[in-house]
Parts: sequence; structure tokens; C-alpha cells
Amino acid sequence: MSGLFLTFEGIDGAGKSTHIDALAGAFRAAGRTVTLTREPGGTPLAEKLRALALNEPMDALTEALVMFAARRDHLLQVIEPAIARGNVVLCDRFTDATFAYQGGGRGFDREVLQQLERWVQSVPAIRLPGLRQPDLTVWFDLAPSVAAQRLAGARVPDKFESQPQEFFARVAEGYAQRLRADPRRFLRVDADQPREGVWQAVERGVRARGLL
Ligand SMILES: Nc1ncnc2c1ncn2[C@@H]1O[C@H](COP(=O)(O)OP(=O)(O)O)[C@@H](O)[C@H]1O
Ligand SMILES: Cc1cn([C@H]2C[C@H](O)[C@@H](COP(=O)(O)OP(=O)(O)O)O2)c(=O)[nH]c1=O
Repeated sequence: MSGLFLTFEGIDGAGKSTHIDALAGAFRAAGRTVTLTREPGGTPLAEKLRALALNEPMDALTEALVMFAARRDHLLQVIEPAIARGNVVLCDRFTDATFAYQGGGRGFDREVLQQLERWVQSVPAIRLPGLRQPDLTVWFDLAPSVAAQRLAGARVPDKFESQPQEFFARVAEGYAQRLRADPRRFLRVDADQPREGVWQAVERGVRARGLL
């Protein structure tokens, strides 16, 4: 079986977490080996970079470089080997998050991000000029006001979660731009419904593409 690479995106509080586990269960039930991972993070080095990125103030270029440094390590140490073994890699956030948060939220130069994307996602397994990209990206689309209500009191906010709603409106627009640039890669899910409805939309979308 050939490997698969699926990523999950959305503003903080959109409700990704539960459904990633459920999807892992569905793939395992279909006989697949699943690698569950996340960004920033997924390796010892990238988890150290995550702690810095989520807690230390830094300028937008530094933040983007830290995200892509963590990504490079994660891609080479975990994601590529798992895909090569034929696993299904389910990754909580990937490069679309950098375009959404650092590009949209922080207003950082998208051309610089595109250059970093080209460097970091050029891997030996893929002949240039191709890049490693997800086979499917599930985008949990939710209005920032609803996400803020869901997060209120749910957990101690980190550097990003404590941003104002206007920040998340720009992050959401950042995701929408990435979808417009590559619509076939995305499954947009309306996250403003009860969990069961969200799950059905995720499962149906993944099955409809023949991935499950
Ligand atoms: N469909 C839903 N309706 C209402 N609340 C939800 C729904 N999905 C998740 N939640 C709750 O919203 C909060 C954020 O969900 P979470 O899965 O942690 O989001 P994310 O991983 O996208 O940041 C949690 O408290 C979770 O229990
Ligand atoms: C991957 C990535 C995440 N982030 C941010 C988005 C999130 O606020 C945070 C971590 O994401 P996440 O793992 O979704 O947080 P949690 O475990 O609290 O649900 O990092 C970026 O700003 N840029 C990136 O490239």
C-alpha cells in the first residue's frame, strides 16, 4: 500500500483534535498503520522549537523560521520515513498553518514563506521541481467568535490562543487563500455544527476521495 499524508487545519478552537483520533481509528479498522503527529513538533528537536514558538515573543520572520526549522526536522525524521513504509500519516497542522498564522495573522510576506516552503519541502523522495505536499488537507472552518466561545475556560491560552478575534479573522482568510490556490487538495468542513455532524463530513469527504 502506498503511504498517505493527511493534514488538519483550522483556527484555535475549531475542533480538530477529536476528529483526528477518530480518523486514525477508521484507518486502523481498514487495516492501515497510522502515524499520528503534529506541528510544530513531532520530533524531540521540533518539540523544543514548539515550546519556544508557542511561549516566547519573537518577530514574524523569526517565528516563520522556527516553524519551518521544526518542519524540516519533522519531515525528514518522521513524515518521510512513515510515508515510505506505506503508513497513513495524520498530522495536526502543517505548512498551511504558517501561511495562515504568520502570513495572515501576523501579516508576514507570503513570497518569503513560499521560498521557505520550496526549500523545506524539497525532499529526496520527490524529484524536483515537485514538493512534498499533503494528499489531503481537512480544514475545519469556524467563525472566530464561535471558536472563542468554545475555548473560553477550556484551557490556559498560549501565545496564539490569547490573540484577539481580528487576528483569527486574518488567519481564517489565510486558510481561504491557500484553499483558493490549490482547491483539490482541500476538504473544507463546516465546523459550526455538533461533533457528530462534523465527524460525518470528515469521514464522508475522506471516503469520497478514495483514501479510506
Ligand atoms: N462540534 C463541536 N461543538 C461544540 N464544541 C466543540 C465541538 N468540537 C469541539 N468542541 C470543544 O471545543 C473546544 C476546542 O476543541 P479542540 O478539538 O480542542 O479544537 P482544536 O484542536 O481545533 O484547537 C474543546 O473544549 C472541545 O471539547
Ligand atoms: C504549525 C504552525 C502552528 N502555529 C500555531 C497555531 C496554534 O496556535 C499553535 C499550536 O497549534 P495546536 O497544536 O493546534 O495547538 P493546541 O495543541 O493548543 O490545539 O501553533 C503557527 O502559528 N504556525 C505554524 O506553522
